[in-house]
Amino acid sequence: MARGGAPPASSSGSEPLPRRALRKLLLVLGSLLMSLYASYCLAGAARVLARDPAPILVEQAEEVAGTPRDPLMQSQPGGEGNKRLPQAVIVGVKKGGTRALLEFLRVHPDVRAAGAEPHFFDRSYGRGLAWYRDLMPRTLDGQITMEKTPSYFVTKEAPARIAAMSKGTKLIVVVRDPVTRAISDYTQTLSKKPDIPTFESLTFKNRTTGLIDTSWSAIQIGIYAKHLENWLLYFPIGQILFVSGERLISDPAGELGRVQDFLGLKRIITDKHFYFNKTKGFPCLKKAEGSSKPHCLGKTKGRTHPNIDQKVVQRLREFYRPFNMKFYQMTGQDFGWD
Ligand SMILES: Nc1ncnc2c1ncn2[C@@H]1O[C@H](COP(=O)(O)OS(=O)(=O)O)[C@@H](OP(=O)(O)O)[C@H]1O
Repeated sequence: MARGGAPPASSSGSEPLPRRALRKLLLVLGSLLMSLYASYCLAGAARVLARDPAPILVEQAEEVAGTPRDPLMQSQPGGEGNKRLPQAVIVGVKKGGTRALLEFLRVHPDVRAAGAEPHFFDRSYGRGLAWYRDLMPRTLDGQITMEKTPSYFVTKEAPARIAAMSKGTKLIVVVRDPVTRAISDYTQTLSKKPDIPTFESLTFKNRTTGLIDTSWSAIQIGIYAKHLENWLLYFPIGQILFVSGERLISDPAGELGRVQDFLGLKRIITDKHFYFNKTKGFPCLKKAEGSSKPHCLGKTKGRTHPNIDQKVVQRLREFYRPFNMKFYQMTGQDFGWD
């Protein structure tokens, strides 16, 4: 009898035929299960690799983001449109009014934005551009993909990394009086940690001499001219739009007009889209994106600030003045903070 064929009833002497046949059957079933399990594991590994690919080297990134043949630009199965890397990013500043700007911009039919802050260029760069792109909403041709992460503005590596993704990325910075911004920043921290020292004591290295503690992030972030210098090493000034956080509140439609022009969008968002909500004390949308209901920003936007010693406020104004002047000069805009 050939190998592998059914053995004669007496070939092993003692074992009866049904038991041996059963053993063979179990062996065959066992190896079948093993190979099924192995292929399942291999497929799993492939899925993990596809979800979390190796980080893309900075040198490769520009090529990756800009080439149409690039897999990052290819369409995604299931769903309308494609996920694309953002063509415009709101890079700052923290507490400047970045959420208000993004919420207002989303009303535009040609703007689609990531909801949460991706923090890719500061915290998650190692995950690679494919990971970043996956956080983006799908867009149709002609629509702009956007995101906002205010901490990018003060992240040393962010300008080079964004330029490596695409040198053509449009950047938007919402700026606000650095003194009010610092108090707003402090108010946010206080809401999470009520036991922190007073704003006044954190402001100074030495209160008697009036020496400001520039290492405190609430103070540091407001030195806009210094941070901007870092961006200008990688982007021309014309590729950065500076939005006034104050005017975003007093005249949202006016600021949105400038933003739409900068992004090359038709001016669709106008004063008809806003109303002033007296209870909130801020402009709100008559209709939010994808809804017919009025929409104000949440409770964490527009908090009541604690009263700060006016002498400390004055000292901070003096401290920021030269930096503000430099910033006006660099941007060609007077924000009227002095
Ligand atoms: N329309 C509207 N509604 C509510 N709040 C508005 C609006 N426009 C601008 N602002 C101001 O936005 C400030 C918060 O800024 P950000 O969204 O950039 O903050 S964050 O960095 O994302 O935490 C927030 O700061 P605080 O007032 O200190 O809370 C607001 O002053």
